[in-house]
Formats: sequence, C-alpha cells, structure tokens
Amino acid sequence: MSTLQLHEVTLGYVTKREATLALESISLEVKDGEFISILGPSGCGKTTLLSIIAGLLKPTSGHVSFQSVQSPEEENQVGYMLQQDYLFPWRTIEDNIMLGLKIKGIYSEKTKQFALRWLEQLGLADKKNFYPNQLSGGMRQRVALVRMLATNPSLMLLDEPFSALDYQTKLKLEDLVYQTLKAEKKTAILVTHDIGEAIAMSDRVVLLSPRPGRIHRIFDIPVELAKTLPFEARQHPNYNGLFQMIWKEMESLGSTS
Ligand SMILES: Nc1ncnc2c1ncn2[C@@H]1O[C@H](COP(=O)(O)OP(=O)(O)OP(=O)(O)O)[C@@H](O)[C@H]1O
Repeated sequence: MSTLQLHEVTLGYVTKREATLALESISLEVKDGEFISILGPSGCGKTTLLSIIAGLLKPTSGHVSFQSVQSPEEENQVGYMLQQDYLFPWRTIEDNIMLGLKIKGIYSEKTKQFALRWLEQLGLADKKNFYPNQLSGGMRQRVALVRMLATNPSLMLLDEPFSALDYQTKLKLEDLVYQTLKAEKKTAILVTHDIGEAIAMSDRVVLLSPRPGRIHRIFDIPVELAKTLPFEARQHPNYNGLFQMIWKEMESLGSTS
C-alpha cells in the first residue's frame, strides 16, 4: 500500500523584504487510492502545500513521506495538472505528450504506446497531429490529463485544473478525471476554490485556516456520495447539507474562497 504522510509540516518564505509563514503544523495521512480536496481562503497556502508534497519545496520543519506500490524501476511518484495546460504551441499534441515522457527521462517505445493508448482512451486520438491552438480549452485540459497519466505517477496533484473552463466543460471534465483516476486507483489531491467540486470529487475535504494555513477541519464525504460520479453527486440528497456545512465553516473563517 502507498500512503502519503505529512508530519507537522511548516513552511516560511523568506524574501529580502519580509518573512511569511505560509503553513504551520500540517499533519495528514492520505491512503492509497484516496481522493482528497484542499479548500481554504485565498493565500492560505494550498499551492505551497502541493509544492511541498511534490518535493519542489522543502518544509522549514516537519517532514513528508510517500511510499509507492510501484517497483523502483517504474517508479514515477508525482504527476501535476494545473489551471493552465502549459502546452508548447509549436509542438503537436503528440509531441507535447512525448516531451512529458522525455523530460522525466522515461521515453521508450513501451511508454510511447502507453501514452498513445491514453490519448485514444480520452477521445483525442484524432487530434494527435493538431497544434494546441486548434483545440478548445476543455480538449487542451484533456491533453494535460493524458500528459500526466502517460508518466504513470502514483500520486496525482491537481491545482485548480478546471477553474479556467466554462461551467459545462468543467462538469464534464470533472466526471472524466474522477472516472479515470478511480479506475486506475490513483491517489489524488485536488486544490480548489469550489466547495461543490470538492464534495463531488472527494473522499475527504480538508479545510485550511487563513494564513498561516493550518488544518481547520476535515470533512468525511459519505461513501455513497463519494462513490457517485461528480455530476450525479451534485444531485445527491446529502449534497446540499454538506455544502451548507462547509460554506458556513468557511464563512466563519472570514472568507468564502
Ligand atoms: N515564492 C514565494 N515567496 C514569498 N511568499 C510566497 C511565495 N509563494 C507564495 N507566497 C506567499 O505564501 C502564502 C501562500 O501562498 P499560496 O500560493 O500557497 O496560497 P494559495 O492558498 O494557493 O492561494 P490562492 O488560493 O490565492 O491560489 C501567500 O501569502 C503568498 O503570498
């Protein structure tokens, strides 16, 4: 089993002008295959937390451990999906995806075929020779999803990946990402400002306090809701009550976003 563990993670940024305590004493365990959402007021340290989990930032104190079930030779621990797709405009969709494999140093005939299968599975096979500007925003985010899945990471970090999309595309992509990650039994951490999205996609919702971000409260999503596709989950009888509970809690923190 792979488990992500954060123990008393604290991070302070120090610049020439000031020191900012971004996160304080974050302890959290995320189990294999679990989907966690992080909610919290703007600037409370959500992206900082993902960067620490990804190993891009070292905590000032505390530690993070992640053990994967994959064997060391195919070990690729972390995949990132962001609000912007960061596709290179001068490369085709296929070349953009293969570049992701090359950057990670895992490009081979086997990984190329694996990536092409994902492209097909997510309905983009006929777009592989297109350039990013020939695709809609939703399609480009699907390409970003393929690029992440192609490297076969054990842990998926999703930093507001749907927030730049129109509402309908966002709801469709939420279902697709949820279905894909659940089918692959991937562990995922989603940063979002959307309470509904957090409820609809997750097993647990972690609410952070205003900066310095601390864990204010963790909401367990009832199993019957957590197992339902996000679009349907929003119509589940338990959804509204949970939404209001989290909304009120965020209001009590002095912010709704
Ligand atoms: N590189 C940096 N140097 C100094 N301070 C930083 C740096 N990156 C972030 N911060 C500060 O740390 C705090 C947390 O930032 P972070 O981006 O993690 O918050 P967030 O919750 O993701 O914000 P938002 O919801 O607005 O995206 C903020 O006060 C931010 O200004």
